[in-house]
Amino acid sequence: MSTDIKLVLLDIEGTTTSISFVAEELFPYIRQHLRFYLESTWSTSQTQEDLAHLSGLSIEDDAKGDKGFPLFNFNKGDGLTQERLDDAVKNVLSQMDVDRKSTALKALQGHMWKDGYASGQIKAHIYEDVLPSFERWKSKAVPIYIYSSGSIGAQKLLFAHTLYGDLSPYLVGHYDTTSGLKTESQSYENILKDINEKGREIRAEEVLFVTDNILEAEAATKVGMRCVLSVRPGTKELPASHPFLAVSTFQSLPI
Ligand SMILES: CSCCC(=O)C(=O)COP(=O)(O)O
Ligand SMILES: [Mg+2]
Repeated sequence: MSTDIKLVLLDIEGTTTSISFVAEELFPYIRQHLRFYLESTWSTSQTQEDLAHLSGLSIEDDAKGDKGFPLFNFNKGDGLTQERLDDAVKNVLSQMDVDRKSTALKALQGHMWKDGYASGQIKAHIYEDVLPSFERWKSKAVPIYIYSSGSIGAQKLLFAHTLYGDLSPYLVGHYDTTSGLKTESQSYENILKDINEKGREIRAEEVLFVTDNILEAEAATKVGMRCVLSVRPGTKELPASHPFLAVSTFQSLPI
């Protein structure tokens, strides 16, 4: 890699953190607590906001013939009824059944995980090769950013409550699907623009993006970022031939 790498952008699931932690701890936590959470927080502004975004999304997506999931009609201020609660639960679980990365779903999940982390019930998995790399990049003054489909709130909770303690101090910034879907090149342009607007002059070629998803790597490569694929237990099998360096540990990364 010719130009020096001056910034590292990291995916979470399948990269810093195991797929099994997300699939076997984070998502089951949502399924287990969803009904009670919605019922007990229904009238709060946060849940009203979440429900409005979720319902708006389903109508829009169904109109586009996207992967259908039960429509539910909700307007802010709608009181709790059994039918509305059932519809909301069905909508959320149907989205999770197909691992939709909708911003509305991820926002609700992030709000719910807060209690799980605060109570100590959830401790986030981080691969053992990640913290030494964080230390290495810190010593080289290479800033670390996160780009995950998980909401920024969920990302911050995860890194603040890991098996290695609070790793938040290593992270300079966070991006999620409010910057765009991770498989769209425009999202990486948006992220680069935001980083530069916040005073850090960075060109795409100076960014190393590490992800387990080859479609994300292809999207980031299109805007000039340098991408390495993360191969961890449970990550999708890669095509027989592809242009990327693939690593099973951060120690094999080019910085
Ligand atoms: C931030 S923890 C929740 C992870 C999540 O919901 C998700 O979809 C992770 O996707 P990623 O883009 O990090 O592979
Ligand atoms: Mg991932």
